[in-house]
Amino acid sequence: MKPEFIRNFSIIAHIDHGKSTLSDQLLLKSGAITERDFHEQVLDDLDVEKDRGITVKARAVAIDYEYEGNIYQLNFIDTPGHVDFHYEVSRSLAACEGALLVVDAFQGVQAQTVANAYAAIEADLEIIPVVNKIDLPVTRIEEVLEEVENIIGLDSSDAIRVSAKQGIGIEDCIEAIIKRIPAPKGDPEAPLKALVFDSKYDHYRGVVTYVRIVEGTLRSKDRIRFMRGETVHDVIEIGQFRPSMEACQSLGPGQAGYIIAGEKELGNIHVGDTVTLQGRQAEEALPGYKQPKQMVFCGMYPIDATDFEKLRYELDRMALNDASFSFIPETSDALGFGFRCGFLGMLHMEIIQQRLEQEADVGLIQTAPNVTYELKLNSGEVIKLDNPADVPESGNIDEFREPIAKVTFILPADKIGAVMQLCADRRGIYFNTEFLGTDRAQLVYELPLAEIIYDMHDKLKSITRGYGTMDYEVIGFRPADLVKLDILVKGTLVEALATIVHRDSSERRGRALVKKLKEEIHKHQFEVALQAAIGSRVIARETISALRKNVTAKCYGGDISRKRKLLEKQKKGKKRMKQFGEVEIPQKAFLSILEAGKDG
Ligand SMILES: Nc1nc2c(ncn2[C@@H]2O[C@H](COP(=O)(O)OP(=O)(O)OP(=O)(O)O)[C@@H](O)[C@H]2O)c(=O)[nH]1
Repeated sequence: MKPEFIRNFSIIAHIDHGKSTLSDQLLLKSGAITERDFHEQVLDDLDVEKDRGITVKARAVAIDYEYEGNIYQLNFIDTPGHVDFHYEVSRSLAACEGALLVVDAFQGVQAQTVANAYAAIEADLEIIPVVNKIDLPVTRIEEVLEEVENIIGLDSSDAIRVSAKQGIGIEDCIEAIIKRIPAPKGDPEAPLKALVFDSKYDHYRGVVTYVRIVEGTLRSKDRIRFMRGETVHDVIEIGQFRPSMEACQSLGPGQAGYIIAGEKELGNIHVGDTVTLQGRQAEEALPGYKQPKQMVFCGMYPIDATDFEKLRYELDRMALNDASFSFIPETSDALGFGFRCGFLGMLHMEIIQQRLEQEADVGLIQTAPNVTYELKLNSGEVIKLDNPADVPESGNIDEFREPIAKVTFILPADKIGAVMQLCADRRGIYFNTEFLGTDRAQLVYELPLAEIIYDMHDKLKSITRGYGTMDYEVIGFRPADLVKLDILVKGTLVEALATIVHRDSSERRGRALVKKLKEEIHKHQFEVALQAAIGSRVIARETISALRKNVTAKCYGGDISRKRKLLEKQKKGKKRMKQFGEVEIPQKAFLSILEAGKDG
């Protein structure tokens, strides 16, 4: 296909403003899907996406559309809206020439609208503002257009007005894509350069690599070379997503599609790698992508130790499909052999965990998440710290540094005071306030990442009755008076329950944590002391009193089936537990740190 008839674009928006619905409408209008498929949100096909109604992975779909007597191929990439997935967004943008910026006709410009629009401006894309949900009973279309001009600085005079739900304005939208977004450049005769922007594992066909052709032409019988991976393969099939996989004979500059080349090894394909022809190699690889930085870490351990290898296989599979997730093996006294896993943020972590449980059938114990820290030791060496259990003796630490985020809130003006108080309580440093029209404002703060990742979003939503939104970006590390808070269960240190806290809130957090643990750990046949300590100093204590627990005692007489049922029930209850010395610690106890953090 000639590049002049190809358009590559992305759809970007704040969460829930209607990207996925609009994408599905585009598929429907081009005849790629039926009315019935439309109602089932075709593009959000991961189980977690359907469960949560949000987009996690970016998609790349090709549709054909006839316009003024020519067939155009529109390749579009549906992107996730949540802050944790910025990485996916910027990757998608790098494969496009334009973007539809979707804004809800009532909610208007929100924190992620701004963040995503800036990412598109940075990538030098042609941006088409689209006001969606014009069918709503109450809309603020004119104000929303002003917001697009004033906050983002885009000309909104030729913004498109649509209702993705009711199919209004979709043709205008497609016309704008064809007329306003530039065609891709690239020479079809040049040596092949194709950018790997995603990959996934298919049980039957091995690794499926998603590429965008930048230069040259890829044909279905070619012998290809991955420039960074330095592997060579014979192509088995190439094709496009329409939206399901459909084979084709060739892909030229600007086109996005997939390659199946018999690669079975999970770790051999790298997102950001360049594919070229073995017989006619490109001189230089494409620049690729910046490595994403994992900011949140937690331990994942199989409940059944024999599942360790199975868990490693499943984590490998996740990492292949998601370059922003990483893991390394670790061991813990309490939990045995497991993995330390790194994520972009809390939602990212929850989603990986949910996918593991749904797709992998491995029972997991997960430790409470923590952010990554930097330590300057007395020796002058600076180390990264992903696990609170690894904090060295306090005498060896010269400086303890934590990650700091620049946080942008967009909220109703009358809630500024309450949100400022929330930030002050969390060691925030005020930056500035800007009023947007008469009743909304943008507030910027610098906050320690550890203070925002757990529940800042929930708190903001409750203070602003759902109208406030936030976005953040990690800007660096800063020294802080941090200490390691240890937990002792029946006199023994449980490293997997250790956490890093600010000294000023350590006593309050310690008290809240042992109280929470007392609720989560059931009674044993002996007394269990729970202590929180900083170094050798115990700062809080709770005791779980002893109980002689005999669940069958009530079943006098010969009702053997009831007795068996009770024992079965008790056994089930044990499933998500780990034996630590004589004490059983349930999964929920490991997450108490989160709950205690929220209260504190
Ligand atoms: N009334 C109305 N509702 C709409 C319209 N477009 C989307 N919605 C609804 O808005 C909600 C969010 O739509 P999605 O398409 O899932 O939003 P999204 O931006 O893809 O959200 P994420 O994938 O989570 O980032 C859904 O309940 C849609 O039915 C519209 O034009 N009018």
